[in-house]
Amino acid sequence: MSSKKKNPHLKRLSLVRPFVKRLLLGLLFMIITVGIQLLYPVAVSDFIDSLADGDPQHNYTLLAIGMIILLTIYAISTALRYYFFETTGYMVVAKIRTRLHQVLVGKGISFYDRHNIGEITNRLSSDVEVLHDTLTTGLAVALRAFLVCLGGLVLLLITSPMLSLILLVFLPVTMYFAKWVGSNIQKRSKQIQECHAKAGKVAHENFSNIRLVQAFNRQETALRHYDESIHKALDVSKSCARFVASFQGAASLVIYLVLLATLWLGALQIMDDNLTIGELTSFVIYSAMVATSAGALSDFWQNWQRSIGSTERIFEIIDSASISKVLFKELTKSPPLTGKLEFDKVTFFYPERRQVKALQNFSLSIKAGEKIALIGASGAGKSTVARLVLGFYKPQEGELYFDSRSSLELSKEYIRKHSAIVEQDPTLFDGSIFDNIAYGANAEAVLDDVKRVAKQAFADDFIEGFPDGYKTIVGERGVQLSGGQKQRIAIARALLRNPKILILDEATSALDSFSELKVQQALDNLMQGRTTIMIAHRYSTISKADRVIVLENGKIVQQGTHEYLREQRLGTYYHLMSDQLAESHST
Ligand SMILES: Nc1ncnc2c1ncn2[C@@H]1O[C@H](COP(=O)(O)OP(=O)(O)OP(=O)(O)O)[C@@H](O)[C@H]1O
Repeated sequence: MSSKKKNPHLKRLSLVRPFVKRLLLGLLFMIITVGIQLLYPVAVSDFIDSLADGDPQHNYTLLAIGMIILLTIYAISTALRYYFFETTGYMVVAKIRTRLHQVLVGKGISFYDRHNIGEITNRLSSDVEVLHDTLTTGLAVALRAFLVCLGGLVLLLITSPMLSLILLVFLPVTMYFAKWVGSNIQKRSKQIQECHAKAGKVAHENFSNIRLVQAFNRQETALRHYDESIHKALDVSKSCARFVASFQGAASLVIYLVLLATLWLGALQIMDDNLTIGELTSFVIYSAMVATSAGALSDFWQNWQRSIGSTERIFEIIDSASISKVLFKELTKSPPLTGKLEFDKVTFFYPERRQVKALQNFSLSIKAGEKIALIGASGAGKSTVARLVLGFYKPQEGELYFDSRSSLELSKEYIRKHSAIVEQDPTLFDGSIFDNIAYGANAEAVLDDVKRVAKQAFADDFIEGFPDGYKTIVGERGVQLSGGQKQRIAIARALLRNPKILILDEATSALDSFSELKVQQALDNLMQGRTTIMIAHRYSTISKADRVIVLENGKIVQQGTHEYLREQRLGTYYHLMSDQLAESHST
């Protein structure tokens, strides 16, 4: 909570806190390089003045050896400074990425209802990259510029307080101007980043739905949407570049005018014997150093402002990390759930659609091992029941009980450890069949375990039929497999989990009769001895349930055995199933 109130600049710096030791080392080498850099004009001044004076005693060899030693130290320190800052930068970025990813993976499902995946991946990539450029590399350059600027100013004052006056007037004015420019750039950059995020979102949607895009010949629409976002970003970027270009042009003019004024005043001082030629030369070198460093500082400030948007978005996610209440003991020592489940007067609406009650005063007791079929028209609330069991959402009213214990007392992880879901269109990862099945295990799975469940799921035959067997790669989302094969892999995955509560979301699309039979047999094996909630559409599945629950607008309107409901000719069940019932009578 306190982090929210923190100054955004300090908050950003807090990201480098774990790497302070490395940064201090880098800083040490930086101080050495800055020190030598500031000494350099002294040597030049000394050299010029001794030449101008025609001093025969001057030991030029010693001066040259001293300079070579110093320059060697300078070179080594520069390399080490660069190494420490640069590597720390990569480490900071890796840490932020890992943390962001960790927080995002732990986010509740409602977060993903609100956010687009393209937008989220954009945060992981480009937002973090922007932060890298300013926070580490940029900060190191700025720090160095600051030290040079500070040291240079002191040396300018020592060399000639009178000439320094010009710079002392000029610098604050420039700084103030740079601040104004910085805030202008920040506004434009926010717009640019928003356009890029939008383009990322469009690209992600096009790629993930590429089959649909091509099947409907919508490539042109897809390209147009992407081009629009990119061109908007380009327009704002160009206007930003114009603004920066004008600023840089004006700034360089002012710098050279100031230099000219310094030389002119310096010449007057030399004529009055208040300054030597060497001192004026070193003064000009220091002025150039101070001006370049001030320029680097103002560049840095512009970038820093530019990246505030990205940092805010990153912190928004990091700060919203929910602290999981998972107790290791609960997960490992607590006995498994028996599968007894109760919904007690549950009312629920989705956070994104508050006006529609997906479930209303929903009460249902399910005995351990009982098989329930949920049926109802589309949008009746069947999937919502499943999502609440898996703890994806919490009901606004009423409560869920597992083994008579309120779900509020149990962690989501514990409940999920004893539950499994077979989705309508099973999600597979782009890995091997072995990996996809083993994914269901609560602990590490070996090939024998995976083969055993694959046999029970009637999947072993077709898997062994592939040249690579269990090592066969399934492609992104399992595109290289048929619908029935994916279903059986998902069933094997669920079997490996050995859950007490099973959720089956029956596919609405029909499989061919052979695949259908295999999937049904696999499901029969999977359901044995487990509390099962089937989101069912087909007569053949519904008839396997101990009890059928009929939902309408989030309410239970009928329940009972399939035989009983079949006789209630006026009820919703009969209405929903009439086609299939007629078919079953005629066969
Ligand atoms: N993520 C969501 N955000 C907002 N509203 C949702 C969300 N998911 C479902 N809904 C709404 O909640 C209600 C119940 O939806 P649910 O998915 O439970 O229906 P369903 O019976 O499973 O339908 P189907 O058979 O078509 O899958 C519907 O009005 C639906 O529009």
